[in-house]
Amino acid sequence: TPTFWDFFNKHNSVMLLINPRNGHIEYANNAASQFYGYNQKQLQSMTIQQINTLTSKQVSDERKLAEKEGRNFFIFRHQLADDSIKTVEVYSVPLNFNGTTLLYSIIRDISKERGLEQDLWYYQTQLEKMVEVQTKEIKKQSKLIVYILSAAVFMLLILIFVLILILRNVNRAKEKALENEKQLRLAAAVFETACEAVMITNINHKIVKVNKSFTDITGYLEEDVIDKDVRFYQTRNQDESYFKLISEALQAQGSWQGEVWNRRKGGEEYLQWLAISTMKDSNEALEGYVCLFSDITLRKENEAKIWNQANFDSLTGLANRDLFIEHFSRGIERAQRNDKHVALLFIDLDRFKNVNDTLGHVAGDLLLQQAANRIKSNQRKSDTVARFGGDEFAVVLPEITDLHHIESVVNKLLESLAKPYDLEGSDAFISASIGVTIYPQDGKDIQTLLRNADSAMYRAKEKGRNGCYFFTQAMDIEAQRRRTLEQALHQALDNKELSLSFQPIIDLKTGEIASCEALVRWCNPIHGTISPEEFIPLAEDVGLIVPIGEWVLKKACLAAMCWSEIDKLIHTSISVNLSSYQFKKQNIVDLVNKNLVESGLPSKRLTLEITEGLLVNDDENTLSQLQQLRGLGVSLSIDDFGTGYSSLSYLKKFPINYLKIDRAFVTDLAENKEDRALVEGILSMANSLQLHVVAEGVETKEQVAFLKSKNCAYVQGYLYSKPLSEIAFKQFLESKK
Ligand SMILES: Nc1nc2c(ncn2[C@@H]2O[C@@H]3COP(=O)(O)O[C@H]4[C@@H](O)[C@H](n5cnc6c(=O)[nH]c(N)nc65)O[C@@H]4COP(=O)(O)O[C@H]3[C@H]2O)c(=O)[nH]1
Repeated sequence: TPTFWDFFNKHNSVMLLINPRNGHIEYANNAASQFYGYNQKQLQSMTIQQINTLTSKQVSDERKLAEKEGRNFFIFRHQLADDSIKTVEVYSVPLNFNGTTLLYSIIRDISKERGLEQDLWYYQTQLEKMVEVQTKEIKKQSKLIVYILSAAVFMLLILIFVLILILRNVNRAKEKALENEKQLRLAAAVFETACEAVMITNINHKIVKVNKSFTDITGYLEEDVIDKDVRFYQTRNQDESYFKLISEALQAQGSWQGEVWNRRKGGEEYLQWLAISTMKDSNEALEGYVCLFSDITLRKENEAKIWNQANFDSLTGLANRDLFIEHFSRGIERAQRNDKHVALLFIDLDRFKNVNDTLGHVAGDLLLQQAANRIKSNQRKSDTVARFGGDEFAVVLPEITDLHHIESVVNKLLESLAKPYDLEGSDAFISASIGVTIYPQDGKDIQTLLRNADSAMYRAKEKGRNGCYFFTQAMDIEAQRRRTLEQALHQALDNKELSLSFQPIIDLKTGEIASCEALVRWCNPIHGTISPEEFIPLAEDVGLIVPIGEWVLKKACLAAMCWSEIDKLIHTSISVNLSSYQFKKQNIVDLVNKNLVESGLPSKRLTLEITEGLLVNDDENTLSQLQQLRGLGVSLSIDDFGTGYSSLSYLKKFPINYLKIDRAFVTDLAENKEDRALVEGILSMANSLQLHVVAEGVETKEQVAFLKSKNCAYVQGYLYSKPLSEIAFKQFLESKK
């Protein structure tokens, strides 16, 4: 049987056995010897690396490639003994030879197959080269044509571009024209369909165009107004100055807007909201005016209605709580600035519920309306009267300087609200309770003042209704006293509680009684003796000064006549105080005349004492009354001179005979240098005006000495006599006989 070696040596495939550790060729067959050109011996002394021309890296790359391609052979380049290089496929398997592993490699020459491929590649390369050369040639020849063509294309492109530009501009112009046309159409549509009236005038204010709404609002057709001056239909506040104001605004800002009263064609006046703008041409020159207006009469009326509903009580027409609080807070701010007081009167009708329950709600509403009118009629314009709901009312009296004013308002209110109410046939009698707080003493803020006024009102109710309660205790005591005194004073005359005292006035030169002053006295069984300084202002407040003053004058004239009976030689004259209120409330000349006639007292024995306050207003009526009184033959004396507005001018103007220096200046004559200077000044001034001076309140001899040294004609005071009753004064006169 043939062995491996027979097979190995005789096979005509090239075979090698190679040691994989060092590449040594252990055995080479005959075919190998013929292929490589080395004999077997030579081959078996060589390594495969001497035959394989590939580097070890190339060998490793080929191994990886074969593995990747799934080949069972490698492609190497083997060098033969004649130095020619063959491309070979090497098929290798490891075989064990007596314990040594050798690579059994069969080598196949594939150079010829590769050679064909290379020839093909050569011709292909040659062909490409030829093509390249040809192409280059063609390119060379066509370059010129290309240049010419490019230039033509370029020119064409420019032409297209220019054409596009022209086309675009034409389109734009077309679009603009269309847009302008659209705008004009729109403007025309807006002009015609606008709800607002549009009126266009030229620079001379002549109307050049109006729209339909203009006709709708004004009633004037276009032909009625074209070429007319814009002012032709204006009224009321559109005088020249108003027109000037608008012109100035148009000049300065180019526009004006505001409310304007105009007249419709039918004559009816309406309020329009007018907006005027100037129209200018492209050179900024004035072309005319565009006036837009709408009729806002109804809107204004509605706004006013809404405002009224929001701020006023619909039943009584008085302010509601919100408006009241607004006014109140403004009043407080003003009082704060001017250091004044603000009074809050909280009024609640007593037993109003009874009226509602017995007479029904209609009667109740009627009563509330009447009560509201009464409260309102008792207030000044600056006061705010409000209804808080139900039968609750409130009044704010702002900027109060004299706190007594509050009492007088409260008393008037109580009196007025207590009068019977005529509720369409049935009479209702109710009263009111009033709580009073005063800013700032009873609270610094509205809420506190309201709360305190409310609790004061409840106190008034507790005290028996038809009354008031001042939150401040001291004021409350005073107010209550004034109120009870006022009630008592109403009865004083009828109850014969008034009387007259007489205080002599002494002639300093002779030391004799020159005259006397009649002083009213009030003695009430409950309140005792009340000073005229307290009750005269009260009588003035409630108007009782008129009957009291009449009574005093009558009594004084009769008394003076009576004394002349005692001693015809004395002929004592009498001074009677007159309140300024009497001059306002009655015809004082008639009254004096009547009393002189009725008593028979010669007018020269009557002196009327008036206060500076009467003269200060420089009222022509007062002057006339005083002149008439002088015409009757009575004398006039200014009481309390120096305490008020002492002015030379009224002394010269009014027909005065006497000045009475107030006792405040006489009292401190000894100690007070300034008082001395003042009294001296009054005396010298009176002297130069030929007025007689009476010094009041003389209590000491020192005072007399000073007054005498300064030529004071008359004195009055406790040093000589206190005011005396009629009987005591009679005796005083008799003692001086
Ligand atoms: N301390 C002091 N007092 C003296 C002295 N001598 C007189 N008197 C008081 O000074 C007051 C003088 O009256 P008057 O200045 O007219 O001031 C009067 C007058 O303005 C007013 N009055 C009094 N009677 C009437 C009246 O019939 N009608 C009016 N309208 N006012 C009157 O009331 C004021 C106060 O009157 P009266 O209380 O009677 O007070 C009187 C008198 O009692 C004195 O030496 N020392």
